[in-house]
Amino acid sequence: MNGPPAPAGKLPVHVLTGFLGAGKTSLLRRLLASPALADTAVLINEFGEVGLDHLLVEAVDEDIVLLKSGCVCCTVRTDLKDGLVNLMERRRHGTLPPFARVVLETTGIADPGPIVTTLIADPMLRHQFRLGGIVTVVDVPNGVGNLASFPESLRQVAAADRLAISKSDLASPGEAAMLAARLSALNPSAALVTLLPDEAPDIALLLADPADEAHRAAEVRRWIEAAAVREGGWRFHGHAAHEAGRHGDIRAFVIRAEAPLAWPRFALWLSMLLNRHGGEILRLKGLLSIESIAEPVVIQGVQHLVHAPEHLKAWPEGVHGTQIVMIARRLDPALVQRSFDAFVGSGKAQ
Ligand SMILES: Nc1nc2c(ncn2[C@@H]2O[C@H](COP(=O)(O)OP(=O)(O)OP(=O)(O)O)[C@@H](O)[C@H]2O)c(=O)[nH]1
Repeated sequence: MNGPPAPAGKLPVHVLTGFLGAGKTSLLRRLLASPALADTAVLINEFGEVGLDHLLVEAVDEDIVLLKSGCVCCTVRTDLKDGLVNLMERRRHGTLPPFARVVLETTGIADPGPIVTTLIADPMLRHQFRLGGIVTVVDVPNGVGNLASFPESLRQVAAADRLAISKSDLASPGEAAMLAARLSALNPSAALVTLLPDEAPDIALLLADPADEAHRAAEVRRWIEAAAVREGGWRFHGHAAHEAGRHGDIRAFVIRAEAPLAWPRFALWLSMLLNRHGGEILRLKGLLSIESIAEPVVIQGVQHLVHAPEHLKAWPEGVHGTQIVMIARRLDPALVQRSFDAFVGSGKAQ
């Protein structure tokens, strides 16, 4: 099996999502104040009017504005693809300043799945762009309620690489801690960052790029450590079982295998699983040990879509064997384990 082509030349598109009013635009505005992010194009995917006045300096045309930071901002009221193609065209023709990355701020009720699918699977886009990180903003006052009431909020949290907790200044430390616990139970593999009103947000929220080898190795290590810490919670005994029910039966679980996997069998199993249950699998991250390949292979997926596998240069210290973290709705971990055992080997769902 070969890894994906080098991402050089493709522009990363970072997705910034979060429920209505969670604080996406506020975070973006604060991030873009950093000179390190000046060469950023911003796509805002909104329904209806867009309140960009606070960001605006100069209107380039009716859809595109130049922000104070020098970033370009484009409001996409039609289609994500049109917006991205349009940005690239203008960059090529020199009517927009060159930019090194795109940040897409989604609507508050967006399901990130189709956005990710468009970015990765569209034949035109995938030659020019690649998916960067997915950052989801969740606010303390409303976060727990939104997760209980709106499936979109759950999907946004499940898809995240990084979860940013906003508005902790508007709630008690206890409420903030409760939200943090809820978020790490739902998506143990995402890094959790609390935004502080008086401190500039860390630009790594956007710049920590999954295509960077050192970053990827650190991320993998974190998922695995999170898996070890959260394993009790993931079985949903006691309190966790109660929480799982309140989250529309979303569960995170791990499949492990000690022996190296035969890639063709694994790939067949995964495509069958996603074909049958892709709608229920919100997020999938795995570190695979593959026969005849010394280095570990990383796979990542959001719903039906799995990114091209990537090779790490070495196994993270103390980590060995296949470990696949899945966040899924109404999917019995025992069923997944049985099918994994039958098709791939003697993996064990934890
Ligand atoms: N106190 C406080 N207010 C915040 C914080 N973050 C955002 N806000 C306020 O919350 C409101 C909504 O913030 P936005 O950044 O517009 O949220 P959004 O997620 O972009 O909103 P939509 O695009 O409408 O979904 C604004 O009035 C912000 O000033 C925070 O950390 N603390």
